[in-house]
Amino acid sequence: MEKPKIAIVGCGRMGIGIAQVFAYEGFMVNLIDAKERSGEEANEVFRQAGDQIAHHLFFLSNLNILDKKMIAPILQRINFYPSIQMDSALLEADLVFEAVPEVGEIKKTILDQLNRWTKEETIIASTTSTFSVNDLAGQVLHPERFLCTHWLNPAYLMPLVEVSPGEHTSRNTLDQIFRLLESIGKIPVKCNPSPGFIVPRIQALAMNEAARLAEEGVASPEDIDKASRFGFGLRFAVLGLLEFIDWGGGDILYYASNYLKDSFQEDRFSPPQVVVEHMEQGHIGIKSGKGFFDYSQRDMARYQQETIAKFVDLLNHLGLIRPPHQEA
Ligand SMILES: NC(=O)C1=CN([C@@H]2O[C@H](COP(=O)(O)OP(=O)(O)OC[C@H]3O[C@@H](n4cnc5c(N)ncnc54)[C@H](O)[C@@H]3O)[C@@H](O)[C@H]2O)C=CC1
Ligand SMILES: O=C(O)[C@@H](O)C(=O)[C@H](O)[C@@H](O)CO
Repeated sequence: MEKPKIAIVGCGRMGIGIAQVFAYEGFMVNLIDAKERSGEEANEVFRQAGDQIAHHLFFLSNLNILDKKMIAPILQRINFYPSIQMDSALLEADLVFEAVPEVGEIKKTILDQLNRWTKEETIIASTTSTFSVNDLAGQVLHPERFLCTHWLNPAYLMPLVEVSPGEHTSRNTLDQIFRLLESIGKIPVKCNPSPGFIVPRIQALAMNEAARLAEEGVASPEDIDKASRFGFGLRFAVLGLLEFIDWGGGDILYYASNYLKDSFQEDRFSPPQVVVEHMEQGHIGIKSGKGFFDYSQRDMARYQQETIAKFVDLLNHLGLIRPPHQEA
């Protein structure tokens, strides 16, 4: 796909964000309001969407990310269509993002319309944040052109897009989406069919646990969030979760999980089978040379120094590194 014509169905938070990303990168975008409404209501939806995108762009230009002169051309690349004109808005599209609410019935209705109005080879990508691709693929004619692309919010800033092909998705569809996302500066990862992909599944547990801590009065909401920002979250910008298990030690995770499971009498803290097996095999991370990753061939001193240096850069940027005490 040279420069595919993009259509987005759903004019809410994600639809608007994805439209902004592609228009910013020079693509023509048809942004379609999927909901049937009066002409007046639809115009109000478009006015708000345009205002929101303009607001994001002015914000970025105030931070010197782009010149204000670029804003009008970006906005002009987005054409708004009410739902009654969905057919003409989809006719020429090479790639359509479905971005309607996370409600099975609504997704089904819109996918039916996409079957009707798109070319047979038009790629259809759902932006669902939790539905497994297999639960949606059955609604799509020619499912070899269908997959899920889970963008994170705000789409115009978050680099990650989780791409989940179903059992019928063609290799060509997957490759085209990966190439396209990389070409616009996003970082795609592939996820096999599974509810919640990677990030929503991890963060559902983390967010619910934070809510439970507040509910149980273990700490104040302010302190729970301070702990998530300055402790939990910070290091994961430079270390992946599995890498972090290897750094800290799979044995520590194993012991901690069992202690938490016994203390709370809750299975949700049980270590998964892979952590138990790593423990039995002695693959407990950096200190044993192997865990989720193999460190045996790596220059460990260099790898660890580079990782810590990135972390120090981040802390420095956030004003969280202090100079040493100086004698007067
Ligand atoms: N909000 C978030 O942080 C994220 C959401 N997602 C996913 O993106 C998709 C869209 O979510 P949002 O943009 O947040 O939703 P939203 O509620 O902001 O926008 C949904 C759009 O669909 C329209 N709509 C509502 N009812 C409809 C109906 N019956 N028929 C057709 N259109 C209807 C709304 O008017 C709106 O234009 C969902 O699948 C969601 O799970 C993915 C990542 C992050
Ligand atoms: O990470 C994101 O931006 C999104 O996936 C969400 O916040 C989701 O809506 C999800 O994780 C539901 O909590």
